[in-house]
Amino acid sequence: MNKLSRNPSAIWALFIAFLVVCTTSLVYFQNKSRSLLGSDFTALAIDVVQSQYDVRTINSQLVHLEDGSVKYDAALLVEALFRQNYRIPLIVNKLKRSAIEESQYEAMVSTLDQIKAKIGTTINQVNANTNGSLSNEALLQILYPIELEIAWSYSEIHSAVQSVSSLEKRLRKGLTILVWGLFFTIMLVIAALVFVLTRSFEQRYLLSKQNELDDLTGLYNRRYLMKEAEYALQQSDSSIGLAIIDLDLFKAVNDNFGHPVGDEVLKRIARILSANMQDGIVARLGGEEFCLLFTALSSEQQIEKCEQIRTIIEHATIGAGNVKVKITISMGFCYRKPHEDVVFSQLYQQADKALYLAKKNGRNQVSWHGCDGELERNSAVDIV
Ligand SMILES: Nc1nc2c(ncn2[C@@H]2O[C@H](COP(=O)(O)OP(=O)(O)OP(=O)(O)O)[C@@H](O)[C@H]2O)c(=O)[nH]1
Repeated sequence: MNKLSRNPSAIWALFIAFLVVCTTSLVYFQNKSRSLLGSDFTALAIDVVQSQYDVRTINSQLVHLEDGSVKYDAALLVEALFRQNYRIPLIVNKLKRSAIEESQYEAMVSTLDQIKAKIGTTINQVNANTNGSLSNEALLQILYPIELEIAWSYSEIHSAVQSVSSLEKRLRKGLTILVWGLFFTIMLVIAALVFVLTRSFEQRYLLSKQNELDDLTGLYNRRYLMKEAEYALQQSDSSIGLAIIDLDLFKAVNDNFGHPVGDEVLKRIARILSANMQDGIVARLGGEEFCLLFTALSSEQQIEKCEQIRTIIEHATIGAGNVKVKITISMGFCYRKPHEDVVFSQLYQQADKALYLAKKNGRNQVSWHGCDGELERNSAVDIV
C-alpha cells in the first residue's frame, strides 16, 4: 500500500488493467447473450409451440375419425397439415441460425423434411376419404405414423430449445452477478480514489499550513506574516501597524533555568499574545522575537493595545514545572498612515528601529513612530 501511494502511476496501471478486464468480460457476455437471446431464438420457440398445437389438432381429429365421432372435421385436419407446409421450413431455417448444436436437431430436421415432402399427397388422401374413395382405416394407417413422427420431432426440438433456454437463464444469472460485481467494484475503486484524493488534499493543506506555522509555539511564522502584511498594505487603506516584540534578558532565563523552561516561557508568551490580539495576526519571527500585525484598529488604538499587552506580560507569572518566571518585553511599533505608500520592509525597518530604542531606553516599554521615520516617542536617542 505504501509502495502504491508513493507511485501513483502504479495505481493508474492497476485501474486501467481492471477496466480492461471488466470491458472484456462484458463484451464476452454480451456476445454470448446475443447469440442465445436473439429475436430468432424467441421466434423459433413460438413456432415450435404453435406446431405442437397443430400436432394436437391432427391427433384429436384422427381420434374422432377412429371413433366415428361427429366431431371429426376434415377441414381442420387439412388446415393443420397444410400449415406444416410452411412451418417446417421456417423452423428448420431458424434452427440452423440458432445457437443450438446441429447434432441436436439433425435427425428431427430430416424427419420433418420427409414429412413435408408427403404433405401434398396426405392432404389429397384426406380429401379422398371425405369423398368416400378412401376408407377411414386406410387413412388412419397413413396419418397416425405421420402424426407420431411430427409429434416426436417437435417434442425433441422443444427439449433442445428448453435446454438452450436453461443455458440462457444461467447466462443471465452470471451476467447479473457480473454486472453487480462490476458495479460494486467500480464503486469501491471510485471510493478508494476519492479517499486517496481527499487524503492527498488534506496532506497538502496540512503541509501548506505547516509551512506557515512556527513549530514551537504554533503561531504563524515570519513567511506568513510577510505575506499577510504585504497583502494588507496593498489592499487596505486603513492604518496598518506592526509591532516587533523582544523578550527582555531572555538569555538569563535559559541560563538560570535551562532551555526547556525557556521554551515553556516562549509558549506561554505566545498564548498571552494570541489571547489578547483579536484584530490582527500574531507571529513568531524566530528566537525570542514575536510580531503583531494590526489591520483593523486606528494607530492610537494599536499603540494602546501594545501597551496593554506589555503590561499583562509584566504582571504575569509564568509557571514552567516547578519554576516561576517573571519576564518583561520590549516593543518597537510602527504604523502606516491611511493611503501612505509603504512596503513591508519599510514598516519592519522602522519597527525594528523603535525596538532598538525601547531596549536602549531601559526595556519593558513600547517605542513607536510612523513610517516617515518621524519619532513620536523615545526620540531622545538618535537612530542611524
Ligand atoms: N529556550 C529557547 N531559547 C531561545 C530560543 N531561541 C533563542 N533563544 C535564546 O534567546 C536568547 C536571546 O538572548 P539575547 O539575544 O542575548 O538577548 P536577551 O538575553 O533577551 O537580552 P535583550 O534582548 O538585550 O533584552 C539566547 O540565549 C538564545 O539562546 C528558543 O527557541 N528556545
